[in-house]
Amino acid sequence: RRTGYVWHERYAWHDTGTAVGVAPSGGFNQPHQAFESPESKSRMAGLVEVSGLIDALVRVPAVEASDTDLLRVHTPEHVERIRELSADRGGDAGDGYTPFGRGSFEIAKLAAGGTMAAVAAVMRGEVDNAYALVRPPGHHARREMGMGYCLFSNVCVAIEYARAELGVRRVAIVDYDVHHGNGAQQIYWDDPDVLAISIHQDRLFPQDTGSLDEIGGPGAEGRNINIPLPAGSGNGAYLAAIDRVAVPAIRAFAPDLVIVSSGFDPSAVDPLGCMTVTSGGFKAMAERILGIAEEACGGRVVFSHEGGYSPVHVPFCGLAVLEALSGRETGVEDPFGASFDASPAHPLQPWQDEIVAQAEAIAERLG
Ligand SMILES: O=C(CCC1CCCC1)NO
Ligand SMILES: [Zn+2]
Repeated sequence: RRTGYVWHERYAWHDTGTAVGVAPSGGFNQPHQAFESPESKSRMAGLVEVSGLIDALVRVPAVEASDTDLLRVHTPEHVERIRELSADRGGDAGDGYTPFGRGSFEIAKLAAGGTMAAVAAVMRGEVDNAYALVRPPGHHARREMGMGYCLFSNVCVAIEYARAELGVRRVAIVDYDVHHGNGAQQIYWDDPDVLAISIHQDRLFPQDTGSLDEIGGPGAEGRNINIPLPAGSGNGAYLAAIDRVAVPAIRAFAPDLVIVSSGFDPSAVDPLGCMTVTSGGFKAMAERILGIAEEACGGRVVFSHEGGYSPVHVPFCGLAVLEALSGRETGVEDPFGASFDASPAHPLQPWQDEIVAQAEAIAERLG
Protein backbone atom coordinates (compact mmCIF):
# COMPACT_ATOMS: atom_id res chain seq x y z
CA ARG A 1 0.00 0.00 0.00
CA ARG A 2 1.02 3.63 -0.60
CA THR A 3 1.49 5.09 2.89
CA GLY A 4 1.96 8.84 3.34
CA TYR A 5 4.42 9.97 6.01
CA VAL A 6 4.68 13.40 7.63
CA TRP A 7 7.67 14.40 9.71
CA HIS A 8 9.36 17.79 9.98
CA GLU A 9 12.53 18.44 11.97
CA ARG A 10 10.92 21.58 13.43
CA TYR A 11 8.59 19.34 15.43
CA ALA A 12 11.67 18.50 17.50
CA TRP A 13 12.32 22.21 18.08
CA HIS A 14 9.06 22.87 19.96
CA ASP A 15 10.44 23.93 23.33
CA THR A 16 8.65 22.56 26.41
CA GLY A 17 11.39 24.02 28.60
CA THR A 18 13.05 22.82 31.77
CA ALA A 19 10.74 21.07 34.21
CA VAL A 20 10.42 18.12 36.52
CA GLY A 21 7.98 16.13 34.37
CA VAL A 22 4.88 18.26 34.81
CA ALA A 23 6.18 20.65 37.49
CA PRO A 24 8.35 23.75 37.02
CA SER A 25 12.00 23.51 38.06
CA GLY A 26 13.24 25.41 41.06
CA GLY A 27 13.50 24.95 44.80
CA PHE A 28 14.01 21.25 45.38
CA ASN A 29 12.92 20.50 41.81
CA GLN A 30 16.22 19.99 40.02
CA PRO A 31 15.85 21.19 36.43
CA HIS A 32 15.16 18.39 33.98
CA GLN A 33 12.67 18.28 31.10
CA ALA A 34 8.93 18.13 30.54
CA PHE A 35 7.57 14.63 29.91
CA GLU A 36 6.59 15.79 26.41
CA SER A 37 10.10 16.18 24.96
CA PRO A 38 11.32 15.75 21.37
CA GLU A 39 13.26 12.55 22.05
CA SER A 40 10.69 9.79 21.58
CA LYS A 41 9.40 11.35 18.36
CA SER A 42 12.81 12.18 16.89
CA ARG A 43 13.96 8.65 17.63
CA MET A 44 10.89 7.21 15.90
CA ALA A 45 11.72 9.33 12.85
CA GLY A 46 15.28 8.06 13.08
CA LEU A 47 14.25 4.42 13.13
CA VAL A 48 11.85 4.93 10.22
CA GLU A 49 14.87 6.17 8.28
CA VAL A 50 17.53 3.71 9.49
CA SER A 51 15.19 0.71 9.05
CA GLY A 52 14.85 1.70 5.40
CA LEU A 53 11.07 1.79 5.65
CA ILE A 54 11.22 5.49 4.75
CA ASP A 55 12.07 4.47 1.19
CA ALA A 56 8.73 2.67 0.95
CA LEU A 57 6.75 5.64 2.25
CA VAL A 58 5.46 8.66 0.35
CA ARG A 59 6.79 11.82 1.99
CA VAL A 60 3.95 14.29 2.54
CA PRO A 61 5.23 17.83 3.21
CA ALA A 62 3.87 19.51 6.31
CA VAL A 63 2.38 22.96 5.74
CA GLU A 64 1.47 25.42 8.48
CA ALA A 65 -2.24 25.57 9.25
CA SER A 66 -3.57 29.07 8.69
CA ASP A 67 -5.40 31.14 11.27
CA THR A 68 -8.58 30.33 9.34
CA ASP A 69 -7.85 26.63 9.74
CA LEU A 70 -7.35 27.01 13.50
CA LEU A 71 -10.44 29.19 13.92
CA ARG A 72 -12.73 26.49 12.50
CA VAL A 73 -12.12 24.75 15.86
CA HIS A 74 -10.52 27.12 18.37
CA THR A 75 -11.67 30.44 19.82
CA PRO A 76 -9.98 33.66 18.62
CA GLU A 77 -8.96 34.36 22.22
CA HIS A 78 -7.08 31.06 22.46
CA VAL A 79 -5.33 31.49 19.10
CA GLU A 80 -4.33 35.09 19.89
CA ARG A 81 -3.05 34.17 23.35
CA ILE A 82 -0.75 31.47 21.98
CA ARG A 83 0.43 33.75 19.18
CA GLU A 84 1.28 36.58 21.55
CA LEU A 85 3.07 34.50 24.18
CA SER A 86 4.92 32.58 21.48
CA ALA A 87 6.18 35.85 19.94
CA ASP A 88 7.73 36.68 23.30
CA ARG A 89 9.07 34.01 25.65
CA GLY A 90 6.33 31.39 25.54
CA GLY A 91 4.22 30.40 28.50
CA ASP A 92 1.52 27.84 29.26
CA ALA A 93 -1.34 27.06 26.87
CA GLY A 94 -4.01 26.91 29.51
CA ASP A 95 -4.06 24.16 32.11
CA GLY A 96 -0.64 24.61 33.67
CA TYR A 97 0.54 21.34 32.09
CA THR A 98 1.14 22.73 28.62
CA PRO A 99 4.40 24.68 28.51
CA PHE A 100 5.66 26.11 25.23
CA GLY A 101 8.45 28.38 24.09
CA ARG A 102 9.18 31.17 21.64
CA GLY A 103 8.11 30.10 18.16
CA SER A 104 5.84 27.32 19.38
CA PHE A 105 2.82 28.97 17.74
CA GLU A 106 4.29 28.36 14.30
CA ILE A 107 5.38 24.81 15.18
CA ALA A 108 1.93 24.00 16.57
CA LYS A 109 0.43 25.31 13.31
CA LEU A 110 2.87 23.08 11.46
CA ALA A 111 1.69 20.11 13.54
CA ALA A 112 -1.98 20.77 12.78
CA GLY A 113 -0.97 21.43 9.16
CA GLY A 114 0.91 18.14 9.07
CA THR A 115 -2.24 16.23 9.99
CA MET A 116 -4.20 18.31 7.47
CA ALA A 117 -1.68 17.48 4.74
CA ALA A 118 -1.94 13.77 5.55
CA VAL A 119 -5.74 13.93 5.35
CA ALA A 120 -5.57 15.84 2.04
CA ALA A 121 -3.18 13.29 0.53
CA VAL A 122 -5.50 10.43 1.52
CA MET A 123 -8.72 12.16 0.41
CA ARG A 124 -7.15 13.09 -2.94
CA GLY A 125 -6.08 9.48 -3.48
CA GLU A 126 -2.39 10.39 -3.62
CA VAL A 127 -1.81 7.75 -0.92
CA ASP A 128 -3.96 4.96 0.52
CA ASN A 129 -3.34 5.86 4.16
CA ALA A 130 -0.94 8.05 6.14
CA TYR A 131 0.94 8.55 9.39
CA ALA A 132 1.51 12.13 10.59
CA LEU A 133 4.39 12.06 13.07
CA VAL A 134 3.63 15.52 14.47
CA ARG A 135 4.53 17.48 17.61
CA PRO A 136 3.10 19.08 19.75
CA PRO A 137 0.27 16.58 20.19
CA GLY A 138 -3.37 17.66 20.07
CA HIS A 139 -5.95 15.30 21.55
CA HIS A 140 -6.38 17.14 24.88
CA ALA A 141 -6.75 20.62 23.34
CA ARG A 142 -10.20 22.14 23.85
CA ARG A 143 -11.81 24.87 21.74
CA GLU A 144 -10.89 27.54 24.25
CA MET A 145 -7.59 26.31 25.69
CA GLY A 146 -4.62 24.02 25.43
CA MET A 147 -4.24 21.08 27.81
CA GLY A 148 -1.93 18.15 28.56
CA TYR A 149 0.93 19.35 26.30
CA CYS A 150 -1.57 20.01 23.46
CA LEU A 151 -1.82 23.54 22.05
CA PHE A 152 -4.29 22.99 19.18
CA SER A 153 -6.35 19.95 18.24
CA ASN A 154 -4.41 18.62 15.24
CA VAL A 155 -7.06 16.00 14.49
CA CYS A 156 -10.11 18.28 14.82
CA VAL A 157 -8.47 21.09 12.82
CA ALA A 158 -7.78 18.53 10.10
CA ILE A 159 -11.38 17.23 10.21
CA GLU A 160 -12.86 20.73 9.87
CA TYR A 161 -10.44 21.48 7.01
CA ALA A 162 -11.50 18.25 5.27
CA ARG A 163 -15.17 19.14 5.75
CA ALA A 164 -14.65 22.65 4.38
CA GLU A 165 -12.30 21.85 1.49
CA LEU A 166 -12.37 18.13 0.69
CA GLY A 167 -16.03 17.11 0.74
CA VAL A 168 -15.73 15.05 3.90
CA ARG A 169 -18.76 14.92 6.19
CA ARG A 170 -18.66 11.93 8.54
CA VAL A 171 -15.46 11.04 10.37
CA ALA A 172 -14.68 8.33 12.93
CA ILE A 173 -11.90 9.04 15.45
CA VAL A 174 -10.19 6.16 17.27
CA ASP A 175 -7.97 7.40 20.10
CA TYR A 176 -5.76 4.69 21.62
CA ASP A 177 -3.48 7.10 23.48
CA VAL A 178 -3.41 5.95 27.11
CA HIS A 179 -4.99 9.28 28.18
CA HIS A 180 -8.63 10.21 27.49
CA GLY A 181 -9.30 12.01 24.21
CA ASN A 182 -11.22 14.77 25.96
CA GLY A 183 -10.58 17.33 23.19
CA ALA A 184 -12.51 15.56 20.45
CA GLN A 185 -15.17 14.65 23.01
CA GLN A 186 -15.72 18.31 23.85
CA ILE A 187 -15.42 19.64 20.31
CA TYR A 188 -17.77 17.10 18.77
CA TRP A 189 -20.09 16.51 21.77
CA ASP A 190 -23.19 17.68 19.86
CA ASP A 191 -22.11 16.58 16.38
CA PRO A 192 -23.70 13.32 15.17
CA ASP A 193 -21.39 13.28 12.13
CA VAL A 194 -18.25 12.60 14.14
CA LEU A 195 -17.91 9.32 16.03
CA ALA A 196 -15.28 9.79 18.75
CA ILE A 197 -14.00 6.58 20.37
CA SER A 198 -11.42 6.73 23.15
CA ILE A 199 -9.71 3.71 24.71
CA HIS A 200 -7.74 4.88 27.73
CA GLN A 201 -6.57 4.15 31.25
CA ASP A 202 -9.45 4.96 33.55
CA ARG A 203 -9.09 8.49 35.02
CA LEU A 204 -5.35 8.77 34.37
CA PHE A 205 -5.65 12.19 32.65
CA PRO A 206 -7.83 14.20 32.60
CA GLN A 207 -9.07 12.81 35.87
CA ASP A 208 -12.61 14.09 35.46
CA THR A 209 -13.53 12.91 31.97
CA GLY A 210 -13.57 9.66 29.99
CA SER A 211 -16.24 7.64 31.78
CA LEU A 212 -18.55 5.17 30.05
CA ASP A 213 -21.63 7.30 30.55
CA GLU A 214 -20.30 10.21 28.49
CA ILE A 215 -22.07 9.17 25.27
CA GLY A 216 -22.63 12.48 23.45
CA GLY A 217 -25.00 15.43 23.57
CA PRO A 218 -28.64 15.73 22.46
CA GLY A 219 -29.00 14.45 18.91
CA ALA A 220 -25.54 12.92 19.06
CA GLU A 221 -26.13 10.21 21.65
CA GLY A 222 -23.87 7.23 21.03
CA ARG A 223 -21.44 9.20 18.89
CA ASN A 224 -19.02 9.50 21.81
CA ILE A 225 -17.77 6.16 23.15
CA ASN A 226 -15.38 5.91 26.08
CA ILE A 227 -13.68 2.67 27.05
CA PRO A 228 -11.95 3.43 30.37
CA LEU A 229 -9.75 0.37 30.92
CA PRO A 230 -8.18 -0.51 34.30
CA ALA A 231 -4.44 -0.07 34.81
CA GLY A 232 -2.46 -3.10 33.71
CA SER A 233 -4.55 -3.76 30.63
CA GLY A 234 -2.58 -5.23 27.74
CA ASN A 235 -2.98 -6.48 24.17
CA GLY A 236 -5.93 -8.71 25.02
CA ALA A 237 -8.00 -5.89 26.52
CA TYR A 238 -7.04 -3.38 23.81
CA LEU A 239 -7.85 -5.80 21.00
CA ALA A 240 -11.16 -6.69 22.67
CA ALA A 241 -12.01 -2.97 22.78
CA ILE A 242 -11.11 -2.59 19.11
CA ASP A 243 -12.85 -5.79 17.95
CA ARG A 244 -15.99 -5.58 20.09
CA VAL A 245 -16.57 -1.83 20.29
CA ALA A 246 -14.62 0.28 17.77
CA VAL A 247 -15.00 -1.96 14.72
CA PRO A 248 -18.77 -2.57 15.03
CA ALA A 249 -19.38 1.09 15.89
CA ILE A 250 -17.44 2.26 12.82
CA ARG A 251 -19.24 -0.32 10.67
CA ALA A 252 -22.61 1.02 11.82
CA PHE A 253 -21.47 4.65 11.52
CA ALA A 254 -20.14 4.34 7.93
CA PRO A 255 -17.66 7.25 7.92
CA ASP A 256 -16.01 8.92 4.92
CA LEU A 257 -12.67 8.80 6.75
CA VAL A 258 -11.12 7.25 9.88
CA ILE A 259 -8.60 9.26 11.92
CA VAL A 260 -6.53 7.67 14.68
CA SER A 261 -5.09 9.60 17.60
CA SER A 262 -2.01 7.42 17.82
CA GLY A 263 -0.35 7.64 21.21
CA PHE A 264 2.13 4.95 22.28
CA ASP A 265 1.87 5.63 25.99
CA PRO A 266 -0.14 2.39 26.53
CA SER A 267 3.24 0.72 25.97
CA ALA A 268 4.34 -1.68 28.71
CA VAL A 269 7.49 0.42 29.21
CA ASP A 270 5.97 3.90 29.01
CA PRO A 271 6.89 6.17 31.96
CA LEU A 272 3.45 7.84 32.13
CA GLY A 273 0.98 5.05 31.28
CA CYS A 274 0.39 1.96 33.42
CA MET A 275 -0.64 -0.44 30.69
CA THR A 276 1.11 -3.45 29.15
CA VAL A 277 0.60 -3.09 25.39
CA THR A 278 3.45 -4.29 23.17
CA SER A 279 4.60 -3.14 19.73
CA GLY A 280 2.86 -6.22 18.38
CA GLY A 281 -0.31 -5.07 20.11
CA PHE A 282 -0.12 -1.65 18.43
CA LYS A 283 0.52 -3.42 15.12
CA ALA A 284 -2.55 -5.61 15.60
CA MET A 285 -4.70 -2.60 16.51
CA ALA A 286 -3.51 -0.80 13.38
CA GLU A 287 -4.30 -3.86 11.24
CA ARG A 288 -7.80 -4.06 12.64
CA ILE A 289 -8.43 -0.35 12.17
CA LEU A 290 -7.10 -0.61 8.62
CA GLY A 291 -9.44 -3.54 8.05
CA ILE A 292 -12.58 -1.70 9.10
CA ALA A 293 -11.43 1.39 7.13
CA GLU A 294 -11.09 -0.77 4.01
CA GLU A 295 -14.58 -2.16 4.62
CA ALA A 296 -16.19 1.18 5.42
CA CYS A 297 -14.38 3.87 3.41
CA GLY A 298 -11.92 2.52 0.90
CA GLY A 299 -9.13 2.16 3.43
CA ARG A 300 -8.95 5.91 4.03
CA VAL A 301 -7.28 6.21 7.44
CA VAL A 302 -4.89 8.81 8.85
CA PHE A 303 -2.88 8.31 12.04
CA SER A 304 -1.92 11.50 13.90
CA HIS A 305 0.78 11.11 16.58
CA GLU A 306 -0.15 12.04 20.16
CA GLY A 307 1.63 10.86 23.34
CA GLY A 308 4.16 8.11 24.02
CA TYR A 309 7.19 8.85 26.18
CA SER A 310 9.57 5.90 26.17
CA PRO A 311 12.46 7.04 23.98
CA VAL A 312 13.49 3.40 23.55
CA HIS A 313 10.09 1.83 22.86
CA VAL A 314 8.13 4.45 20.92
CA PRO A 315 10.36 3.97 17.86
CA PHE A 316 9.57 0.25 17.70
CA CYS A 317 5.85 0.81 18.31
CA GLY A 318 5.72 3.44 15.58
CA LEU A 319 7.63 1.26 13.15
CA ALA A 320 5.23 -1.63 13.82
CA VAL A 321 2.24 0.58 13.00
CA LEU A 322 3.91 1.85 9.83
CA GLU A 323 4.59 -1.75 8.79
CA ALA A 324 0.86 -2.47 9.19
CA LEU A 325 -0.14 0.63 7.20
CA SER A 326 2.35 0.08 4.37
CA GLY A 327 2.06 -3.70 4.30
CA ARG A 328 5.85 -3.94 4.37
CA GLU A 329 7.99 -5.81 6.91
CA THR A 330 11.35 -4.35 7.90
CA GLY A 331 12.64 -7.36 9.83
CA VAL A 332 13.54 -5.00 12.69
CA GLU A 333 13.10 -6.86 16.00
CA ASP A 334 11.66 -4.97 18.96
CA PRO A 335 14.19 -5.56 21.77
CA PHE A 336 11.32 -5.60 24.23
CA GLY A 337 10.42 -9.01 22.87
CA ALA A 338 7.13 -7.89 21.54
CA SER A 339 6.57 -9.65 18.28
CA PHE A 340 2.85 -10.26 18.45
CA ASP A 341 1.78 -13.89 18.76
CA ALA A 342 -1.52 -15.72 18.33
CA SER A 343 -2.34 -15.70 22.03
CA PRO A 344 -2.13 -11.97 22.80
CA ALA A 345 0.30 -10.94 25.48
CA HIS A 346 -1.61 -10.09 28.68
CA PRO A 347 -4.89 -11.78 27.65
CA LEU A 348 -8.21 -10.16 28.52
CA GLN A 349 -9.05 -10.49 32.23
CA PRO A 350 -12.60 -10.68 33.66
CA TRP A 351 -12.38 -7.21 35.24
CA GLN A 352 -11.28 -5.75 31.90
CA ASP A 353 -13.99 -7.67 30.04
CA GLU A 354 -16.57 -6.07 32.32
CA ILE A 355 -15.65 -2.59 31.00
CA VAL A 356 -15.45 -3.68 27.36
CA ALA A 357 -18.84 -5.40 27.66
CA GLN A 358 -20.47 -2.23 29.03
CA ALA A 359 -19.04 -0.14 26.18
CA GLU A 360 -20.12 -2.85 23.74
CA ALA A 361 -23.69 -2.67 25.02
CA ILE A 362 -23.73 1.14 24.76
CA ALA A 363 -22.36 1.02 21.21
CA GLU A 364 -24.89 -1.62 20.16
CA ARG A 365 -27.83 0.20 21.68
CA LEU A 366 -26.98 3.52 20.11
CA GLY A 367 -25.08 2.45 17.00
O1 LIG B 1 0.32 11.94 26.89
C1 LIG B 1 -0.39 12.83 27.31
C2 LIG B 1 0.07 13.82 28.36
C3 LIG B 1 -0.52 13.52 29.69
C4 LIG B 1 0.19 14.33 30.79
C5 LIG B 1 -0.25 15.76 30.85
C6 LIG B 1 -0.08 16.17 32.28
C7 LIG B 1 0.06 14.95 33.09
C8 LIG B 1 -0.14 13.78 32.16
N1 LIG B 1 -1.65 12.91 26.86
O2 LIG B 1 -2.06 12.05 25.89
ZN1 LIG C 1 -1.11 10.31 26.34
